[in-house]
Amino acid sequence: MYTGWDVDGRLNEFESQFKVMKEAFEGTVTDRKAMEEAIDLAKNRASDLEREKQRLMDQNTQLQSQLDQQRQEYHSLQLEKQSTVLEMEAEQRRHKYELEDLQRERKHQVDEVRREFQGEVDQLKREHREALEAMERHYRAELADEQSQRARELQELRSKLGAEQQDMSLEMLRKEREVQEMRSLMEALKLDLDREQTIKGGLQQQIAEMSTINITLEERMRGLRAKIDFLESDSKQQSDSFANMEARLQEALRVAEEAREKLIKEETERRILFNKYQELKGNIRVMCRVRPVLDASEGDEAKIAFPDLKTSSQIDVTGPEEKSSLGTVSRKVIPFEFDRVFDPSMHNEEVFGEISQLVQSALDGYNVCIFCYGQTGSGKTYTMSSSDGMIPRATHMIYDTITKLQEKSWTYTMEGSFVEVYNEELHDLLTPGRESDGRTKKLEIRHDEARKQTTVVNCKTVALDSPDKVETMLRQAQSNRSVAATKANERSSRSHSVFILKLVGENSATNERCEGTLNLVDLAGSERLKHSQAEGERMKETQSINKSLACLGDVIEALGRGSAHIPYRNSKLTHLLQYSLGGNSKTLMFVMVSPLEAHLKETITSLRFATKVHNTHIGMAKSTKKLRAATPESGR
Ligand SMILES: Nc1ncnc2c1ncn2[C@@H]1O[C@H](COP(=O)(O)OP(=O)(O)OP(=O)(O)O)[C@@H](O)[C@H]1O
Repeated sequence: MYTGWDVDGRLNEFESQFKVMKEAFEGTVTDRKAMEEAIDLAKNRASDLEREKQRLMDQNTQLQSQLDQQRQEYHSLQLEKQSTVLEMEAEQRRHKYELEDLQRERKHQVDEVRREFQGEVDQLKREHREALEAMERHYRAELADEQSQRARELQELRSKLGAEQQDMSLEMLRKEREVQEMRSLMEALKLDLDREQTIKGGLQQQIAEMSTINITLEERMRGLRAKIDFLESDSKQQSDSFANMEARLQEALRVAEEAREKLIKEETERRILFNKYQELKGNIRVMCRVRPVLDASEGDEAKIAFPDLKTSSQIDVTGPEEKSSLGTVSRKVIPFEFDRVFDPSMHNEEVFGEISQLVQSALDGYNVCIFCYGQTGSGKTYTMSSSDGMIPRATHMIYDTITKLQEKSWTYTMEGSFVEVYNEELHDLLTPGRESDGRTKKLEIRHDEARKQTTVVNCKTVALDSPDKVETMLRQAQSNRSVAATKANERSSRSHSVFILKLVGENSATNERCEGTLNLVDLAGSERLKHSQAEGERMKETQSINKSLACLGDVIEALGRGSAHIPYRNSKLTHLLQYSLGGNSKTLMFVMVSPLEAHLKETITSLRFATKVHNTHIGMAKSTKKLRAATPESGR
């Protein structure tokens, strides 16, 4: 430490302070410089910033001006758009006015055309009216002429009719007399037949007695011969007695031969009388059979009555409900009459009893046709081909008869064939559909006009020389038919089957020959299917069935009318049966009826068809029986 008077120390201190201060000053100057530099720098930056601000402001101004410009542009565009809209509206208005003008113009034109046409139409109407009036006047005049002419003709016809009526009444009286005569002839023939049958019985008895006598005589002759041998001595008396016995024996043999000849003659006469009697009964007969209800599940039973038990020829069916115009509901009873009606209690045996005479006629040389007609399930097959049906019964009867006829010098051959008509094509039921080489057999119908016989070419024919053969044949036909049935779904009810039995008889004693055919026909179900239900194959079947049944009706009708042309060729069935329908034949139609209410409509249709057939009268049948010498050689 120094005192106040220490100048050097104080100077030194001053000097050091000065130095410090100087250094501080120099530091301050440096700082100031630095600060000034910083200020300059800041100033520079401020001016830079100012410039930047200025630039940004300029840029802003520029953008503002751009924005203004765009706004202006937008505004001008807006204006432009407005003007375009206005222009378009103006255009639209212009179009609308044009359109209205056009419409007015068109309307005007249409009105003008309409006015023109109206004028023309009025003119035409006037002309037509005038023409019509002229025509009316003309026709009135013609009508008046015609009327007066017709009145004259009517007058003439009336007087002609009066004369014809008179002739007709005379003719009717004559016919009645003829019918009366025929009836008495028939009665006489019936009596003759009864008488002949009694005679025949007597003769048969006589012949039996004669054969017994014959046997006794032969035995006695043998005894006598033994005696003769024994009586070797041979006295005159003995030889006389022997000669006497020989003469008596010869006489007995002669009587026996005479009786046999008489019997043969009687048989020929019986045939003639029997067939005359059949002819008088008419050659087309219709019988009706109603099958029983099989069980309760079949449904309600229709109201069917059999009013006349004595004649068994009537059937009354209560028809469906009918509503009158007043709204009352009623059911009509429809009566039908046939040659015979079989009620549900009747058996095949009784039915056969009625047709056995026709089977006899086939043996006598007639062509016979027995049909079964009716809807599916009405009993056609049951009646025709069941084990005790008409086919087996007919063949058994034929065997029995031809065996008996042998003692009257008749020998018969019997041949059977069985065909089916399906979709208007013939098929052989005795040979399967195809031959060994795979081809189907084409059956062909050939007619022999002279012999009135039909042959089916390519169809198997079986010689029926024993009853077993018939049964085998029926079984074979049934199996061939059922093969087809599985393929074509119950085909049996949609095809017609025809059993053809040819019978050829020859009599060695009288030199007679006869050739008859028995056709037993099981027709397809007669129900008419509604067209809406039938399609394709079913439609074809339905059309074929309807066609062939209609053709059968047409043929019978044409025969009844005595038409010159009979349309046999319109269906395969009538073509096949040509010689068994018509002049040289006897026809029987069974109409089969179902007892069920559900089948009532079809039942009535079937009975009406059968009535039409029943009202038909076909001319006399003729037997093909001839003396052999006069028969052309039949190369069967
Ligand atoms: N009289 C009858 N007595 C007893 N049963 C019968 C009689 N008739 C028919 N039937 C029976 O009624 C049914 C129908 O008969 P069936 O087959 O014979 O008719 P259908 O008319 O031949 O028919 P489809 O046209 O289908 O061949 C069978 O079961 C048959 O046994």
